[in-house]
Amino acid sequence: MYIIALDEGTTSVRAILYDGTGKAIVSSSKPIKIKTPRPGWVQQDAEEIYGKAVDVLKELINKAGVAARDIAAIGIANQRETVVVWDRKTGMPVYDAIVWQCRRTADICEKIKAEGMAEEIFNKTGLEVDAYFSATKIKWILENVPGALYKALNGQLIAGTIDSYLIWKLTEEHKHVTDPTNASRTMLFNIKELKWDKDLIRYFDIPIDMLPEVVDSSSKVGYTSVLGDPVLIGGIIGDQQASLFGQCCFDIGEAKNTYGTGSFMLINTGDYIKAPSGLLNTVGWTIRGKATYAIEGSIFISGALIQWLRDQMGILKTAQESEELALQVSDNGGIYIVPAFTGLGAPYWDMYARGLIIGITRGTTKAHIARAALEAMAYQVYDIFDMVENNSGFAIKSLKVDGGASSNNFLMQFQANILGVDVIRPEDLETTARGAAYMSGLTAGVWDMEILKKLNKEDRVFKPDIDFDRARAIKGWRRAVERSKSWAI
Ligand SMILES: Nc1ncnc2c1ncn2[C@@H]1O[C@H](COP(=O)(O)OP(=O)(O)O)[C@@H](O)[C@H]1O
Ligand SMILES: O=P(O)(O)OC[C@H](O)CO
Repeated sequence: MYIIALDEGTTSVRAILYDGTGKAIVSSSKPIKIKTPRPGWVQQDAEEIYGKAVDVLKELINKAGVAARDIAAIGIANQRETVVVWDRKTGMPVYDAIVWQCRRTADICEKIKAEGMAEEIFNKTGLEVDAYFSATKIKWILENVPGALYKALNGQLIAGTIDSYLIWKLTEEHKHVTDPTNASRTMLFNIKELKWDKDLIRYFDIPIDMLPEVVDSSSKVGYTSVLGDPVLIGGIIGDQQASLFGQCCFDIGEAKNTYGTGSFMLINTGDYIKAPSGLLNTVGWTIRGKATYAIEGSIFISGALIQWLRDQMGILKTAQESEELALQVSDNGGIYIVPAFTGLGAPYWDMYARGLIIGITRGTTKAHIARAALEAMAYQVYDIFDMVENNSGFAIKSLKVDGGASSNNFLMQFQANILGVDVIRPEDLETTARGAAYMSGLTAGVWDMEILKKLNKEDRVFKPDIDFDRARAIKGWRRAVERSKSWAI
């Protein structure tokens, strides 16, 4: 029997087929277009996302030469916070999916803070008030798309994160569900009670029956017939929690960081909900009604900085070249880059910070810039690590890494030097998909938690260099961050 992971990320949708030993056998992927109609606005065509999700699923089983009846279950991992509002009868979205990166609701967030709601929201949902999360995006659609509010009040519209929308479309009976990892990113979900919070839903003026039913991350969600015979959808999990699970961070204090477009560090906190100020509490996963919680530090721009140097600045030909360039110089030459392109996320939460490159002299070369960019990706992770170490009571003994940019050896070594702990890279960097596969494999009875721990293989451990002057490096970074803050006010 096989397991399929469907990983719907911000830039692409991928499907991966795993055998019973956890080996990834075949994969298929398609890019998803990103629209930026105004500065700070980010949206996607939800129907394109669904269409391409079905395409990659079909392509996957054709490539592998397997049939739907050979698949024990499909697990879904998805970009989180991104919302769709669609017609309960026809499935037609009333507007594009508003993507997690979109800043259009920054003013709504300011109003929420001015109304003194931030503390109640943090206590109930574990989240900082920021345009990143779903609630203000749903509110924006209802208030700005002609006729949407009227239809929503009449029960014609429903809403959900990408997992909900995909499952509604994939299942014949149009199941309207989500799981607590996705719900915990909406700003409408009480993470202690594991229920939608009626007071917050009322506060945001969202009709409660628009929201999906919340089921366990590992559960028999429904069946899809898009591949022919019905296949069980056995797992739903937000992509960053999926990578925590896929890295088998099952014990308290185990942590992972994903270096993709953005960067997301999650630390397993077991039953505890106690993020230090500036970090988020989030649901890691739920299995048989029991939640495992996590502290999360969300960084908006990570590998996207390398993309920017390549595509917009022309400093790099490829992302990989950043490593060669960084190694051509013995240090950053005093250059620091703060990639606050869309403000700063954790632990600063400054919607008005903007990017900077500082310390430039006549001697600055593109090698220094490339090196400073990679270092910035690591410093941002350090900020979260430091907050957890000093303010949460949890100790992080090592960091598991994944995501496209974790293939960069310079970055990984610098990360180990800055954190002062081992950085562990697995052989398979697609841990998000792996987490979704593991979740649905548990539901289908293919694996149990003990077996899962044996399926992962390490590629390389990066050990901290004891001669590295951490204090000096971090001091420069901190000064640079201070200068980037509140720039766009
Ligand atoms: N060798 C590399 N060094 C640095 N950054 C890299 C490298 N390879 C890829 N990246 C960056 O990683 C990101 C792609 O990672 P991926 O995990 O596929 O992202 P996502 O899932 O967020 O789309 C891109 O932003 C790219 O610039
Ligand atoms: O699409 P990714 O993999 O960059 O992940 C996006 C996150 O889920 C946003 O919170």
